[in-house]
Amino acid sequence: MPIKVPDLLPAREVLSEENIFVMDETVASHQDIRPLRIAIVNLMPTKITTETQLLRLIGNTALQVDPVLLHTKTYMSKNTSHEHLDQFYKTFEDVKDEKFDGMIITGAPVETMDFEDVEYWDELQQIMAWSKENVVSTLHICWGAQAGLYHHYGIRKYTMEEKIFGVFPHHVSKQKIKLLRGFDETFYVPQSRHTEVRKDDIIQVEDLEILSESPEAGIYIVASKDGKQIFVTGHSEYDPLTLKWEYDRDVEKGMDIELPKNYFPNNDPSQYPMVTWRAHANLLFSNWLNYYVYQVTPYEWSSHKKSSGAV
Ligand SMILES: CC(=O)SCCNC(=O)CCNC(=O)[C@H](O)C(C)(C)COP(=O)(O)OP(=O)(O)OC[C@H]1O[C@@H](n2cnc3c(N)ncnc32)[C@H](O)[C@@H]1OP(=O)(O)O
Ligand SMILES: N[C@@H](CCO)C(=O)O
Repeated sequence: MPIKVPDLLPAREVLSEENIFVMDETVASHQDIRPLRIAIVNLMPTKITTETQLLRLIGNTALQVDPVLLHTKTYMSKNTSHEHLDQFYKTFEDVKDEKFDGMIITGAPVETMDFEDVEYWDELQQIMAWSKENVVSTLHICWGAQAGLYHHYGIRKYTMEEKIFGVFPHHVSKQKIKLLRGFDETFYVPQSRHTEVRKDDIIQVEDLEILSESPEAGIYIVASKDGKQIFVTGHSEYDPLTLKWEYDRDVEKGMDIELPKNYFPNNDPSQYPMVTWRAHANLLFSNWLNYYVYQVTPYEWSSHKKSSGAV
């Protein structure tokens, strides 16, 4: 949350220079509070695991959040029960006349397919086009990020020779960005994918900024300059045991899979994994919710957008 300081206090300028969010009294006195409506487009087969992971992170802020879970209408998940979907999920069709403060589009295990071969691709494209007018900021995760970069900017994904699998050191590539406020210079993120987006393609697009990268895992966070679209290639939301679960699954299938890097103490899969990414996962989601959603969303959708007051 921002600190509210008198407009003329000297600390205001110093903290603002440090990228600390300082709100002046004038803006603070006009700020209203209401629950944030966040749509979660859950494309994962393991929907219950993913919704729990995401809710854990968006629940860890001072803001009240009203999540709306969405699944696709044009593709019915085989691994999540119909009862669960009927009870807790809606489809885009149900909500397309509504406005949302934020939206999260998850990953999906379809990264080795062409986008156009994914059964719900047309529906997802409709959702992404609609989000530009009806959502304040959308956070795209893993395949969701590749899909968003492709749909909005024509950026393609490339298959890698080896799966990027493990927990990798990442760094902040651009200073004084609200999304990365409070981040350490080096921080850790789980990555688990067979494909990548490339820096050479992203830097061609004037509207995009690369916010974070990893020497080993490549591009991590890209954002549109207006903050309406955030693309995150890693899985900061993963639980301590998610990579172990993926590893065990693939070993059981007889696949030739390497141990996840920087994960098991002494690379010993019988030991409990080292969790080195949780703090930054929480910070990423709370920064997004605060600076890209709450501070910029209108109190009433019919009114003009209020200024963030962020400095
Ligand atoms: C790159 C990223 O975004 S990483 C995020 C993805 N990671 C994960 O999903 C990890 C968890 N998932 C898994 O481990 C596996 O998908 C499992 C174990 C749940 C199921 O695997 P399999 O038994 O091989 O299932 P199968 O090959 O039939 O389909 C797997 C999923 O791929 C997706 N999929 C496959 N083909 C298509 C298609 N043509 N169109 C759309 N989705 C498809 C679906 O999501 C499907 O699961 P769902 O029907 O429950 O939604
Ligand atoms: N994280 C995924 C990658 C596949 O898209 C998995 O290992 O299931």
